[in-house]
Order: sequence, then structure tokens, then C-alpha cells
Amino acid sequence: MDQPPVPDRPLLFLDYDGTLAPIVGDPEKAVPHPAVPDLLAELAEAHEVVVITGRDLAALGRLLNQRLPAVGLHGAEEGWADGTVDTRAADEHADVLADLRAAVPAAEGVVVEDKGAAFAVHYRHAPDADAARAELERWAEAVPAGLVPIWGKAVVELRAEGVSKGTAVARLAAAHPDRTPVYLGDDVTDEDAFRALQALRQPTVTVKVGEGETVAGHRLGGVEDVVAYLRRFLD
Ligand SMILES: O=P(O)(O)OC[C@H]1O[C@H](O[C@H]2O[C@H](CO)[C@@H](O)[C@H](O)[C@H]2O)[C@H](O)[C@@H](O)[C@@H]1O
Repeated sequence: MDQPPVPDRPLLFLDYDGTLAPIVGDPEKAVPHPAVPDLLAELAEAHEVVVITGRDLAALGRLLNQRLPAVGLHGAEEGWADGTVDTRAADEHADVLADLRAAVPAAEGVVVEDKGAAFAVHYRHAPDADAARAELERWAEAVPAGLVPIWGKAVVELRAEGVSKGTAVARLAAAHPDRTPVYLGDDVTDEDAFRALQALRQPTVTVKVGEGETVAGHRLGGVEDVVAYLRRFLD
């Protein structure tokens, strides 16, 4: 496994699920790796650190509860990892989302996670995951233009076109031109961020956590490796 580099003045973008917290069956129980709370506090004293997640920030606050800058709902919320929301993208699709939410197939093991202005449909516990996914793909055919279905780890979510982790990191990187963006993430929406950072005309470090196709320049095996890598920023 190649070790990603450790730039001197990083702007650390850290995805939550699968990066700072191991993937578990119940989204409400996805607590951070035990070393993560202290590590983030130390890192934030030395560097710029942003937690970036598909969760709503209120949910992130229940799990992490740290006063660190954070981006939630795949780029639609900005605020803090203690659950505070400062800004939220306009809720133009509320009616359509309510209709789609009501039409989620009531299949065994399919569970909806409500996230304020958004929702996620999990099928990790479906007895036949392929069949559940096929049923959700049929449901997703009704998603109108302007909303994009995103298929993550045994989950499908909808986000507004033009709002993504990519747009969020591009904006934040532009606000810190003297820093090297370093992005760690494990899932498909992190690929938007990898691409957005790679398009900047400056050095960046992009790190895919775990298996799967990626455009990232580096890879780490899992959450333990993330912790070991982040400790190097304190040396
Ligand atoms: O952007 P992230 O921080 O990686 O969040 C992406 C989604 O993560 C959560 O779902 C995933 O993790 C769960 C807990 O480990 C797991 O049970 C689920 O199967 C995964 O898809 C979260 O529940 C979603 O809201 C996030 O969008």
C-alpha cells in the first residue's frame, strides 16, 4: 500500500463514514474510531481540518460532537461537527422529495434514514441485496431532472444537481490558497471531491480509503490506516 505524502501546510478534508468511523450495520451506531476524537482535536490545533459527510450535520453532531468546521448532506450544509448548521442550500426540491420519500418501496430490510432536507434509503439488511437494489433502481427512475440519485455503500440518496462534495471542497480550497488540500474518503460521493481538487492548479493529495475504483492518487486500506496516516501530520 503506498503511503500518501504529508504536506507542510495541509487543508485536511476528512470524510466521516468509512474514513473516520468504520462502516457498521446501523447508521445511528457509527461511532468514530476510538483514537479519532483526540486526534482531530490535536490536528485542529496545528492545521485546518474540515469534516465532510453525506450525513446531515445534526446527525454528525450526535456521533462526533466536536467544534470543527464541517460540510454535511454531500455539500448542501456548512457548519460544524457539533451539529451546528450555518448555511444550507436552498430547498427547491422539497415537494418532489416528499413524494419520492412516500414512494420508497416497503421491501424487507429497506430502511429510510431521514436527514432533515434529505433522506437516504439503506438496503444493507435486505435478505436479497441485489433484488432490493433492483427494486430501488426502478423507484429511482421517477427521480426528475434537477435531482441526482447517488448509489453509495448499500444506500441510495438524492442530491440536487450542482451541489456536491466537489463544489464544497473547491470553494473551501479557494478560501485557503496557501494550503495544500488533502482529501480522504471511501465512497462514491468522495470521487466528486477528488475530481474537483485534481482540477485545481495547485498540488493536492487525494486518498481513497478501502477498495473500489477511484480517481484518487493514493489509497489507504481502512480506518486504522487513516488514523496512522493522520498521526504523521503531528510529527
Ligand atoms: O459521506 P460519508 O460520511 O461517508 O457518509 C455517507 C453515508 O454514510 C452513512 O451510511 C453508510 O454508513 C453506515 C454506517 O456505517 C452504513 O450502515 C451504511 O450502509 C453506509 O451507506 C449514512 O447513514 C448516510 O447518511 C451517509 O450519507
